[in-house]
Amino acid sequence: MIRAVDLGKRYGDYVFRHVNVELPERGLVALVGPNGSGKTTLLKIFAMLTEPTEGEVYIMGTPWREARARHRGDVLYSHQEPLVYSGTVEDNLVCNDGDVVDALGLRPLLRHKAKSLSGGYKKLVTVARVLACRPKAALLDEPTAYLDPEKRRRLLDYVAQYAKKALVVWTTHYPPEAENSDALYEMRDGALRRVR
Ligand SMILES: Nc1ncnc2c1ncn2[C@@H]1O[C@H](COP(=O)(O)OP(=O)(O)OP(=O)(O)O)[C@@H](O)[C@H]1O
Repeated sequence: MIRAVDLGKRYGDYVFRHVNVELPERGLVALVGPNGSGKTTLLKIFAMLTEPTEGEVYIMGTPWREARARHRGDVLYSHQEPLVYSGTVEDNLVCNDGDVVDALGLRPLLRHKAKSLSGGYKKLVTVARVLACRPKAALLDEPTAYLDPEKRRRLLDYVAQYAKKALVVWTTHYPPEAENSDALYEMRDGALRRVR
């Protein structure tokens, strides 16, 4: 689904280099690593939002530049920070998918103003906006941050189900949460390594 070959990114200094990875069409892939190690940068490159400095990324077999036009809606990134737009929660869910709304407990909030929600609910809307569009690859940046334990569990249960039909890559600072993922990668000291 997503393949990186000798991928590197720098802003002045290199964030990472020589990243080689192949992510499957389906499955739950967790990405951990210290603050500033480059997890967000990697996800944004995969989502075609940030340009690689060197190497190549293939999205469904198509090189990054061409994929940007052809596969944009197939790979969607959900921001680390809670990010909602003006209007109601329903307005924020550009793709209307009842399953995700119910699974994440958002139905009672559909008519609420998104900007006036608490941080945790804003974060749920941020993640739901991506999942509701049913991308072939959902790249979720710290999706469980800001959430209470019950909502973390609900979200992870939903995401695990979703990952039976699509690729989900997600980042977390809580390695125990990543235990149920099919694969675990760590970004550290400018390199990506598969842990299991
Ligand atoms: N647009 C940018 N311009 C300059 N430097 C950037 C930019 N985006 C990210 N960086 C730098 O790239 C490095 C990696 O940042 P990134 O956000 O990818 O790390 P991260 O692993 O997601 O961190 P965290 O766990 O804190 O979210 C950092 O040193 C950051 O300052």
